[in-house]
Amino acid sequence: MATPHIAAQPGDFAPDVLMPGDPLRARRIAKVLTDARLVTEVRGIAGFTGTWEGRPVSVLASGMGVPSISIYATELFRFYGVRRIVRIGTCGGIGPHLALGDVVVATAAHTDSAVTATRLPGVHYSHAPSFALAAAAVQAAHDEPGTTVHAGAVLTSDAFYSGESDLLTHLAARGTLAVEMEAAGLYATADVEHGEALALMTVSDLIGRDVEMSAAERETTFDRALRIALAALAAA
Ligand SMILES: O=P(O)(O)O[C@H]1O[C@H](CO)[C@@H](O)[C@H]1O
Ligand SMILES: O=c1cc[nH]c(=O)[nH]1
Repeated sequence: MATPHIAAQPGDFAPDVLMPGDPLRARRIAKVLTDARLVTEVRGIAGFTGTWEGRPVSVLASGMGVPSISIYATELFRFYGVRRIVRIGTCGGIGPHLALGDVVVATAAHTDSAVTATRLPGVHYSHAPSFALAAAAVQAAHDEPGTTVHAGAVLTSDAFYSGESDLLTHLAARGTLAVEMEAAGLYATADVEHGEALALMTVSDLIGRDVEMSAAERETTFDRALRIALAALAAA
């Protein structure tokens, strides 16, 4: 069995999938899992299945942007029996109280992406995660020493380089925490496919404040986000 973007056999994926944006991070996660085996490698997007503390878990990268994560999430939910996907990514902080390395649990995702709007004309769709996964992730983040966690809305943008715009200022004034590029697509796909999803991001830069993480800081904080995601999947 194969789909256009995944070449795995039925049963190759666990019901729970971790989804970083970056394929290299997927390989890094696979090294943390026990007995991880390669199950797909189409377009260099390697997927692995192993166990963590005795529970089966898979990992597959999403690539960047709503169209890309929508493709992988749809194929996993629809054809491979996947039930829950947790995105582990990075985001740019826009809320004034956010700091580098903080963890953002996206309890809502505004978006400028046309993907949902074109499917449901006239509706301003609410992109929301699984409540159980979001609550479990907030708890797991509280249990991680030295971690500041924020639960709230993010902007899922189609544009990484958004140019001159007051949009982020207006969103921050309305409590939006951060900007990234996939959460709304994942949440909309989970709704269509009757799955569960969560986007959990680490703040890697502070937009407008010209501050960003070093490579070493990214790795340390990424490991922490991975522990939080795995603990949330085990608890929810
Ligand atoms: O760190 P990841 O998961 O790739 O996420 C963020 O980084 C990419 C942009 O550099 C976008 O995909 C954005 O959502
Ligand atoms: O989409 C993203 C991700 C991380 N940082 C940003 O500024 N934007």
